[in-house]
Amino acid sequence: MASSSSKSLFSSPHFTSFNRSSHSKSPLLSFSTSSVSLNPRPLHSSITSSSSSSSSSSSYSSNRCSFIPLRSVLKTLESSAFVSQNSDLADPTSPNDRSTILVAEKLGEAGLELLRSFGNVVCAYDLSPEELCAKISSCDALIVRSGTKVNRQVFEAAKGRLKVVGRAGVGIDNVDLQAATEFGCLVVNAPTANTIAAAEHGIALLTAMARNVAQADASIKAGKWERNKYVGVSLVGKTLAVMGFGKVGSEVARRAKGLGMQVIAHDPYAPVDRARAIGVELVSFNQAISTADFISLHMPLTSATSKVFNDDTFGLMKKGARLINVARGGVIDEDALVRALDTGAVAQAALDVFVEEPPPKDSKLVQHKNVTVTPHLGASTKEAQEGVAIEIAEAVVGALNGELSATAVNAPMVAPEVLSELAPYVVLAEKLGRLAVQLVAGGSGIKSVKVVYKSGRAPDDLDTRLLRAMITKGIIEPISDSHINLVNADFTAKQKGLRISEERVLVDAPPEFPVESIQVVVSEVESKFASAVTEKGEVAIEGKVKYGVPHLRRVGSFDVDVSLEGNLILCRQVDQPGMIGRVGNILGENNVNVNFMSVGRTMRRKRAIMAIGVDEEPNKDTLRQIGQVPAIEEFVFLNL
Ligand SMILES: NC(=O)C1=CN([C@@H]2O[C@H](COP(=O)(O)OP(=O)(O)OC[C@H]3O[C@@H](n4cnc5c(N)ncnc54)[C@H](O)[C@@H]3O)[C@@H](O)[C@H]2O)C=CC1
Ligand SMILES: O=C(O)C(=O)COP(=O)(O)O
Repeated sequence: MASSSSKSLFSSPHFTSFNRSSHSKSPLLSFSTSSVSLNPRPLHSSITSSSSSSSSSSSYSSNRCSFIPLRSVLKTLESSAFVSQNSDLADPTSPNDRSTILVAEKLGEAGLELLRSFGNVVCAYDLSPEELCAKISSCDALIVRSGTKVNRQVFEAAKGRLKVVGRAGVGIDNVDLQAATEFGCLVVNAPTANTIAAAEHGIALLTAMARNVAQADASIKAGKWERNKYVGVSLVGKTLAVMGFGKVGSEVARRAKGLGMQVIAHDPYAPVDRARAIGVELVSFNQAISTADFISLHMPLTSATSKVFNDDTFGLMKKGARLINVARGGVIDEDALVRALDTGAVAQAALDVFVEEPPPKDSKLVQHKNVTVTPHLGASTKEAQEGVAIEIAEAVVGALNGELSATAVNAPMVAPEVLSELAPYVVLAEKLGRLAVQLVAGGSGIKSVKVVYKSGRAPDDLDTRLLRAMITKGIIEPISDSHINLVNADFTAKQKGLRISEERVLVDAPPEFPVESIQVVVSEVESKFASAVTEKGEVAIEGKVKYGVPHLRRVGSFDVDVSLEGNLILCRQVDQPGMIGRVGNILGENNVNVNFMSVGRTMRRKRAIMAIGVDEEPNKDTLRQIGQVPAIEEFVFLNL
């Protein structure tokens, strides 16, 4: 929870709490104490006065529910570009001026009903790209699943009328978020309602694969009776490795334990206590794949997970391991999987998702005799589709009403004047988040982050919500496929079990600048770079904006002064002459351009930290050479 010096919002009369109720017909965000909608019109008239507080600190606990200062909500709403851009939205109570919602893929009836109670609903499935573009200019909202490409042409064709795109599911890779943001269109998704369906499908594929159900079914329908050919393997006592221990992965683990399997999991960012509660041991990637009989994939597709299952990793697996993929096709190198199946390195695979969907008809992978396939059916149960339909309908209706959406996935909605003042601090906040997550050793997982804002402004005059959102973005985005913004940051942090507390400290600094410095402190973790750990055992970094440019000022107990641009190498070394030259030479010889260097030391000729900004990412060999310089005690490369 919050630091001892922080005052909890639960107890503070200065703040009002709000909860998100995802399956009720109430607004997506409502004040729990006063049931006030966040719709800007009723908000002003309904709020009861709140007493002021002189507290100089506040805290936010994303593990319990979302809390933001009431004043910030008002400010945000008043200044929200989204709200002001949409102030001409159709009034749902006026029958002649109802919003038009195009539903382009099959959606559960309960969701359709909710939409019909609000606006005109047009269901048009299997539209060609041209047909979609032709229809979209008369629509205020569009709802799709994974089968419709909502690309730039769609936003262009909408001619500014389209205000929200709803993705009835988790993955938003079929929506061009950049274009949506550029055209001022909010994108919302439904991240929770299909979790169980996807987990159940993973188990269905696991059991069907182990007993050759699909192959035996095809055989008997072809008039054969091949009892000896389809002898399966048992699950009880076998080890299942769950790769990605998030919403779906943990539900798969729970179910596999019920089948008598030993379950291990790999997820660099999953909280150990969540795994422990289910009786699952979190292990390294190599340990997971080399010890498991069955490997089930549940991680998002990110640059870190793209083709993470390839010739090398198949080579590390226990011979004859079996693979299940209900996540995304792109986490597997499909050609490498065909090779592994041919050699028997992988005995069988069961796949719901493919790099290209639908896969080519002559796909060797799909046609392989040891592969069981389904056409992206993970979310396709009646129950999940009803749940997803309600979740997305509520989100779309809420967005059309101008409410803040907890499942928004694109641009923050802040007035240009607020944004321009905060702009450099926003960049600093995100970079500090990115640095913090990279300094934490993978396995330990980040659960608790404290952010300390030092400012010359009275704490109540500092709206830190955007900064907190950007720190959250910096921490979460490098390790997931979540897209974080002002609206969804707290929601996503809560989903990921990340607790963020904030403390505002009044310092003697010019009040014309909103923030003097920002410190990010991560507790209860191990660091990849021991020097980033303070005497209190916390990973701590501090930055400030200098001449409009974000700078790193402190790492652990060391003062540094480097601009946060490009990439960063941090080295701890014995403080002796020639170090800058030696490391600089290695980088130069390997064609890595150094854009700055700064050395901070604790005591002369004892120990120092060298921060080196580099334009390019050094290759492994260059990093190895730096590591071999005798006076360098430890170093880390950080991607900004
Ligand atoms: N086949 C289908 O119809 C469906 C597929 N999905 C897919 O399943 C996947 C998981 O979905 P959720 O559980 O809802 O998401 P989630 O965000 O709750 O869980 C993903 C987990 O993967 C972990 N992770 C991130 N990088 C990792 C890495 N390099 N190695 C191991 N773990 C890593 C994250 O820490 C997180 O715990 C997503 O790719 C989603 O698109 C989800 C629903 C239906
Ligand atoms: O929710 C997801 O990420 C899914 O993969 C489900 O996709 P679908 O809605 O069934 O097209």
